[in-house]
Amino acid sequence: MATTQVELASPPTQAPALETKHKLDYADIPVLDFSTFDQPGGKEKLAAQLQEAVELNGFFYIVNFGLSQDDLQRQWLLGKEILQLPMEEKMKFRAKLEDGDYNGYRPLGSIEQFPGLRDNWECYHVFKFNPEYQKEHPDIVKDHYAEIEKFHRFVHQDVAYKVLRLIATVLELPEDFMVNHHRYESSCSSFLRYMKYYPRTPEENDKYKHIYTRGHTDFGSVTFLFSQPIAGLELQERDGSWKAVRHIPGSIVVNTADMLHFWTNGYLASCMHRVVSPPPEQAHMERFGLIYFLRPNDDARLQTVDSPLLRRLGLLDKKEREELEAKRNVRVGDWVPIQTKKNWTPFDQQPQSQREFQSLFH
Ligand SMILES: O=C(O)CCC(=O)C(=O)O
Ligand SMILES: [Fe+2]
Repeated sequence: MATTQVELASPPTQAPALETKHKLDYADIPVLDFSTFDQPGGKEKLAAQLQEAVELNGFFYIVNFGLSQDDLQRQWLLGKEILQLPMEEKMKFRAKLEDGDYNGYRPLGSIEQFPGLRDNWECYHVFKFNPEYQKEHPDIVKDHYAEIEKFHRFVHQDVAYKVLRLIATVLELPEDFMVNHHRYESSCSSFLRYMKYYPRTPEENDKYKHIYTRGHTDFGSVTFLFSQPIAGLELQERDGSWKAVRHIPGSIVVNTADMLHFWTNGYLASCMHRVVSPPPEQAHMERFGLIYFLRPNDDARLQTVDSPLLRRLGLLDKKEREELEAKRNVRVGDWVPIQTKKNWTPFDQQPQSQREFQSLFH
């Protein structure tokens, strides 16, 4: 059995790394307090905040979403333990990346970031706990399977469903419209990612232009990134400038992604974002990530939804809609592997701009 250096059954004692004191140029991102969700008028207020967020950059924070610091810390520690397994052990569980399948281990250096230069991150992905996604896992995952399932389901069925209900409210659609396209029990490639970036030397950082992950859009519907103290995440404002995303302890940084962009004909923004090397006092540190990527049911299609709001905004314009429908009459289940496989192509064939990321034919 894999050795567990941190006994996850006991309360975590490890102090989290401190937020950077470095003065970064931070983006303005609304904070949604989910403890108000079920209060009178709470949902409406949160929907208004979400609307403000999507009209800015499509990024917002959620706080008080119902998981304790201890729940979160255990997930961080688990991710650390999984990714510190020996490489040959992790490789036994490698995802079938060439088939566009992300379920399992995604090795360090899988992406050619610049010509001849590979990325500095690795991750372990856990798909949904439905029978069709079950596979072999390292002992450390198996030993904590019930706990991971609880976390996974909570993020999807509690946190994400709430966000989807707010999105439906903004679009003036029936409250469960979006939830029905993202049912946990249906087939879809939503997954939990435990991630680790390895620090680079100052010389390497210069060579890589300080890029840990190049600018990209996420291709699911919504991304839930558990905030962590090592800086580096940046979003691109509509004027093209890059702004840092501040760490808010205990929050989730949420961004709407390509599928919602398609469904709303661009109203729900899929914002370009990237990861750069952390500021000097954090540059030598490993940077861990805990992210839930939400994706719609495989059978969903990418056409614009008939929302009263979009109609009023002229985003259901007939000519445009017909053209889009023809282009986007593709199943999500077919689209996801195509997008996943783009990651493994040589540098000069990879999408660069937002348009290229979202192109069905790139
Ligand atoms: O690590 C981060 O802060 C962001 C990662 C990211 O954007 C992604 O994995 O899609
Ligand atoms: Fe991303």
